[in-house]
Amino acid sequence: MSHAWGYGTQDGPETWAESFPVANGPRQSPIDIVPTQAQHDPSLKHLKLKYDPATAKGILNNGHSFQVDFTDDDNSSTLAGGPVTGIYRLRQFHFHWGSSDDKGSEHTVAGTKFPCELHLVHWNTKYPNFGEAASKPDGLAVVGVFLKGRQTTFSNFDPKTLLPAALDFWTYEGSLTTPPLLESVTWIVLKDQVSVSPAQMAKFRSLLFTSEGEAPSCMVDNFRPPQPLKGRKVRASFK
Ligand SMILES: Cc1ccc(O)c(S)c1
Ligand SMILES: [Zn+2]
Repeated sequence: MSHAWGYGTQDGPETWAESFPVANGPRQSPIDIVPTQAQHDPSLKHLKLKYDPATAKGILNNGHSFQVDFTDDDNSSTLAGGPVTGIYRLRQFHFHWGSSDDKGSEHTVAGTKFPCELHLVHWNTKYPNFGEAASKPDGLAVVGVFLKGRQTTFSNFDPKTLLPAALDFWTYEGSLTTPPLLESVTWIVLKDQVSVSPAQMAKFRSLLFTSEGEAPSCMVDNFRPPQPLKGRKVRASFK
């Protein structure tokens, strides 16, 4: 059974259930976040993010997005607090974006789409490694950040430079948004957006899905549409 998947008409999100039946599971991501239906949970702790730029290992185009990988053999770059228990280590960050600024994010907010969404992927250190954690219901925590159009600069690969000043968030139990769509993610979607410049969006859209020697296909619209909530509650860390 081919596990080749993509975002085209022949291999896109509507076909993923053929190879990955969990695509129709009870805790799939992304979702449409409806702020008026998200309940403030005062028991949610502040998000504690500690990132050491020295753990940035490299950047690669993986054929579905581009991602920056981090060394994760110690607790130099971690997430704690918020909705999670224990310490989660930063593994990688990547983005999902559209072919134009009217779409691109995976999560939406009361139907509003953003041009781009950053995912900072962390794994639970109660498990020995990322691969083990990715198959456990509390194995991963992904911080989602919406990017909106405006002039800005990226400094070095310190992920904190990609975050908004306020870390107010919505949280819910979900999944990877790409195959294998594992239902192992505690989602932490920040309410405030960060800016991205048109030049940066153009750079994203100049990346290719295809390898050298293949007919070039621009890497755009690499987002999965919102999935059914199926009774899940979305909690807010703010009033
Ligand atoms: C681990 C992982 C890989 C790809 C993704 O889009 C997400 S959201 C998480
Ligand atoms: Zn993602």
